[in-house]
Amino acid sequence: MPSPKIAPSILSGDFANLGRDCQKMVANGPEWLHVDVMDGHFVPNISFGPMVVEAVRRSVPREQVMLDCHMMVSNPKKWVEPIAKAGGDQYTFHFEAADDVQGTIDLIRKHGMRVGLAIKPKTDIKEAFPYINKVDMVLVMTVEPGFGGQKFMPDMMPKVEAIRAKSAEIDLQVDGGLGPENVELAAKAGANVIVAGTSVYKSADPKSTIAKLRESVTICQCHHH
Ligand SMILES: O=C(CO)[C@H](O)[C@H](O)COP(=O)(O)O
Ligand SMILES: [Fe+2]
Repeated sequence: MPSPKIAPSILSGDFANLGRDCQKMVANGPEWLHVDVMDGHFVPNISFGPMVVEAVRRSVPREQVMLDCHMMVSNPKKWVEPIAKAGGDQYTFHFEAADDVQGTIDLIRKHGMRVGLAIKPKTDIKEAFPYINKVDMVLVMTVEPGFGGQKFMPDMMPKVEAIRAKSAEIDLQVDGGLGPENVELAAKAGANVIVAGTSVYKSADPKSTIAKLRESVTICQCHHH
């Protein structure tokens, strides 16, 4: 099983003080920072683009934390080079947005980033099967992408199980509405990478919430064996 990774989503952070906010979050010990890029076209919202990702990178160096870029964009190939130059470590694109999935994977690799493949709630998980051995991570969305603070969809868990059944090694991420109250459902289904926006950022003690999320994944992984 791949190691547990907790990825706070900076979408829930303080955009007016993003650098300091990211440094503060990194001090809480997450493995990754989750960076939600939205283009106002693939999803009905605009967050920020490569210039802001570059600013975030300057605030938290690569040695401190990995930038996990969730690209909710219509033309995923177009932003590979800008995000690589901005300092992204992983580039997760949406299956629904890609007309050339393999070509997009190859382009991301060529730019030295890890590859993630994201699947929206209404997309059949079977679409991801041919690429499981070609990507580093599959992201099973547990909300409709576009906004933080939505309700976790437990009916996505069979999709997580289906991916985990095909690979014990792959990083398997869930994103949307996750917190201490439902992380076990996701971890039992086989998820090891937990994105958490609202639950971590609105917590009175983000550090302990991150630790709690990680602990739940670790315990569920032990029960599997
Ligand atoms: O991709 C996303 C939305 O499209 C966000 O990463 C996600 O919603 C995280 O926020 P929260 O934990 O508040 O749901
Ligand atoms: Fe996300």
